[in-house]
Amino acid sequence: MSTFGPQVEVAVARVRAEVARLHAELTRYGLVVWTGGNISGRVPGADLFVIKPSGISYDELAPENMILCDLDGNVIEGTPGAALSPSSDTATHAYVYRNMPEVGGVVHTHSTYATAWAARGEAIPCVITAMADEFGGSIPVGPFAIIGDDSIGRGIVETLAGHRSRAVLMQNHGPFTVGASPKDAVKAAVMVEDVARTVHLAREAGPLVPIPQEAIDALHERYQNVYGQVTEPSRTAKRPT
Ligand SMILES: O=C(CO)[C@@H](O)[C@@H](O)COP(=O)(O)O
Repeated sequence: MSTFGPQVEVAVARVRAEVARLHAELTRYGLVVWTGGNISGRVPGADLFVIKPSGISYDELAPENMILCDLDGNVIEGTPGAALSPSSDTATHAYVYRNMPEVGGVVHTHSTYATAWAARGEAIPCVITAMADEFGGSIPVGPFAIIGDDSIGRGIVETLAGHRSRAVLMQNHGPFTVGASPKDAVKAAVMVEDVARTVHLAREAGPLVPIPQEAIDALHERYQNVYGQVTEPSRTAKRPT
């Protein structure tokens, strides 16, 4: 039996449903093969997050087999899904939530083009307006780190500190994205793959043309503060830059 109050229980149920549902977006946008990616979501109002179980087919993911963890990555025993092993990236997601309080969602994939940049250890330069809009500049590379402990999380947090980008390419591994909500982090995962592909193809065909810094700043400011609807969570919960 769980020991949370009714408000937290409602919030946990919402996040379970959202995180389970959002995994379908990873397959919809072709960001994963087999089970090579994961999404988590912070539970508002509690030191908890929800993450998927390890190695389970996306078709089988459901609110009741999502796994509830504390911010140290410990599974909350006695809750639905607790009998399953959590995602192998649980320690990474937990580290991000502990150290980036503004983050409400984390996504990891091995999407092809973004991972190809990661395999070269090369940042994606900001040469298209969509990158300026969404990421406010280049997409940085984080250090090579082995899965299983805090190393990847530390690399993500240190690389994103003082950076506008909500995506980091962990060297030799793949992209991790953060957002104000799980959906916001999924959007960044979709966008990072799109821009990784476009910039790769552009460079194959000829030299890249940089965008002046003032234009990048103006594009980012507009997209983050004017584009879309005012109710977007990414508008109301900004990352400090
Ligand atoms: O990157 C890796 C393994 O290298 C993992 O993120 C990926 O295989 C997904 O693992 P999980 O099914 O979430 O445990």
